[in-house]
Amino acid sequence: MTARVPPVAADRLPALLAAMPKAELHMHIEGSLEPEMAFALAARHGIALPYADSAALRRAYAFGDLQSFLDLYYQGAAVLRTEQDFYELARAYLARAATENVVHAEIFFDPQTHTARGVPMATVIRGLARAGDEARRERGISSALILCFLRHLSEREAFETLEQALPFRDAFIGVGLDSSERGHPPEKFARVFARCRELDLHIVAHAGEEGPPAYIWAALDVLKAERIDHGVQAVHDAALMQRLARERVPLTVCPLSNQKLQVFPDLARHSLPQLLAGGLCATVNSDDPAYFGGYVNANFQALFAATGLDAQAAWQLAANSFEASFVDASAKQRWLDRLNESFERAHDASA
Ligand SMILES: Nc1ncnc2[nH]cnc12
Ligand SMILES: [Zn+2]
Repeated sequence: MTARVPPVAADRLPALLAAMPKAELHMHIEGSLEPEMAFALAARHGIALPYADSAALRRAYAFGDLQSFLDLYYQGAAVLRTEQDFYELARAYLARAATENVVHAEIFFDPQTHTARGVPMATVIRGLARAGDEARRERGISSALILCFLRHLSEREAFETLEQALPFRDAFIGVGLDSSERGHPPEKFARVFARCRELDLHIVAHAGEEGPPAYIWAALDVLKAERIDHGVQAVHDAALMQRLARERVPLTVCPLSNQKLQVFPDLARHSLPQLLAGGLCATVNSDDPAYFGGYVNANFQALFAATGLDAQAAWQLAANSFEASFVDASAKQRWLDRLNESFERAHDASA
């Protein structure tokens, strides 16, 4: 869907990016663990962190690639132990998202990171789900959970994780695939995703973050992914770009993540403008906001400042986020109406 948006003065664009309603479809709840909360939870559980304080931990967030980030991310997640911890983590994210005019969030969680440490699946899911229910009631933000399998582990372990999660089938809407991409192609998980489809779970997968376009093809053809997480390497394959555009397969793009993990030499060279120009359903998301220097609005602001994208692109990205979400058509239309109202207001303020 496209629409001509009313003209908005360039100096109004940052305020518009912040104020416009949007959906966030690619964020890992463990990646919203701020250093201050990591220290608070470590103190709660008598865990010693190998950093003097939260500022020292934050200084360690300098990454050369995806793996160097994942090593710290899994280490950080070790402070999450109780249902209350997971609840507080998700509550903090949803409170922040609501202030950034996120109307709907589809939230990844990595249960294997926790079950491997002896934390029961029930503890993880109940804590996260409680925060989602509360935020819907108290802040009017809707959310849903997507369970991710860690691709550096085996398919057998993914099956075991699925089994453990099935008693909570109503608490999550889909499954995804994340962690170390190179050397772990989607084909490795063909059978477990086939089983997930039989269970009517939505299917998404990280592909083409660092890995080649072939991983995006395999995510579509083998896993039957409905959305591709990242997908920024698609620009290297013209046939793939045409398919993604024709089929309106959404890409959940994370600009600050790509910058921090050195997927692009700098944001000005990010492929998102090319994806939009190619007619793809690209969206903007934060991935792991505590690690990558910003929540969703910071991603919009940095991307637009670096690339010169305009108000028309802002509208398209927000509309795409609604189109790409796993909600019913009436909610999408309601949010689209609100989006159009926010553009009318920005236009009036420009005059
Ligand atoms: N950007 C990312 N890529 C793959 N796995 C992740 N897990 C958390 N963030 C991730
Ligand atoms: Zn991700």
